[in-house]
Amino acid sequence: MDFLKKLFQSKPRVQKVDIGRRFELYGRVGQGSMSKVWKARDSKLGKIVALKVLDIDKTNRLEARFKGLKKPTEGEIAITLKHPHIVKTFEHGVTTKNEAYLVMEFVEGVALSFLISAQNDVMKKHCLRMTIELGEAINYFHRQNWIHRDICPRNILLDENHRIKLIDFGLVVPNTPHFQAPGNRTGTANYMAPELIRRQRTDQRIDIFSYAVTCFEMFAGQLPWESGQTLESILSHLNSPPADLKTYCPDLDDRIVQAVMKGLALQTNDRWQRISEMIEVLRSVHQEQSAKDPANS
Ligand SMILES: Nc1ncnc2c1ncn2[C@@H]1O[C@H](COP(=O)(O)OP(=O)(O)OP(=O)(O)O)[C@@H](O)[C@H]1O
Repeated sequence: MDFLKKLFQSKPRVQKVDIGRRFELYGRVGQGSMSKVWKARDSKLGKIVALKVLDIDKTNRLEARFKGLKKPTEGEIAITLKHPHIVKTFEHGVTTKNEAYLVMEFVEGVALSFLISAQNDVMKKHCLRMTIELGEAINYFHRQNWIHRDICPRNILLDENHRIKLIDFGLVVPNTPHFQAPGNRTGTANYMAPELIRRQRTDQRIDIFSYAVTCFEMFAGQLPWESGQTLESILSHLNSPPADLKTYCPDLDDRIVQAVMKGLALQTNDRWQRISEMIEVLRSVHQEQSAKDPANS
């Protein structure tokens, strides 16, 4: 009887995928810290895809932090996400070498970090629209009750039409009390909210902070605080107020400046409480500007 119970309780067997047989690998497109990503032709789906194969040891170390909490895997989360500004995941599973893999739409374009350092015409012309698209992606994500925990320009791609695609769900956790409890610092140092660096309780407002740092950088080409090498140095300058966006961008609409600066509030209660409130401000300015100058949207 017990044997039968166990048999039916066990997870269904997963068909493991032989990467070499199924995919023609064209070349590595990115060196993530947790994975390898290739541009590849998928013989099963019959198209070009991005294939992400996760490092076993690093993934196990990360998942060990959440032992007993039933945290969904990156693949399980990614496959549920359906939004025009979030990269599409077609499939996830395990390779014959026991590595977790994701098959995604291939985004032909550049990372936002590249455009920020270039500060070229595309960036200047479409900056507001891009901040709104990114905000909408995060808003969707929050409505699905997740915390991303690594919003930063490295994890945002722009496709060939300069449309935002949010990638990388490796650090995502559910927005529930267990996962909000004080714990490890994860994410990208210069974009981390003070409460995360201080190992206090965290919630979706850490993504709002990281989003505001990203928006500041998109408009100004600079971070709101001096870039730090260590979390301790970042924490020490987080005790001082951020630079004023207006000083870098004197012509930027005041409502945008105020919206971004409120997202950077060091105290969670002074920050936007929901990302939808922040993007509403950006969207109304954008609508006004597009009505005046349709070419600049
Ligand atoms: N769908 C995609 N289309 C095109 N390029 C992609 C795609 N997904 C990822 N990449 C490229 O691969 C790089 C690494 O991807 P990703 O950030 O998901 O990996 P990671 O190991 O979790 O990285 P890290 O933890 O260092 O941020 C990206 O910076 C990007 O250049």
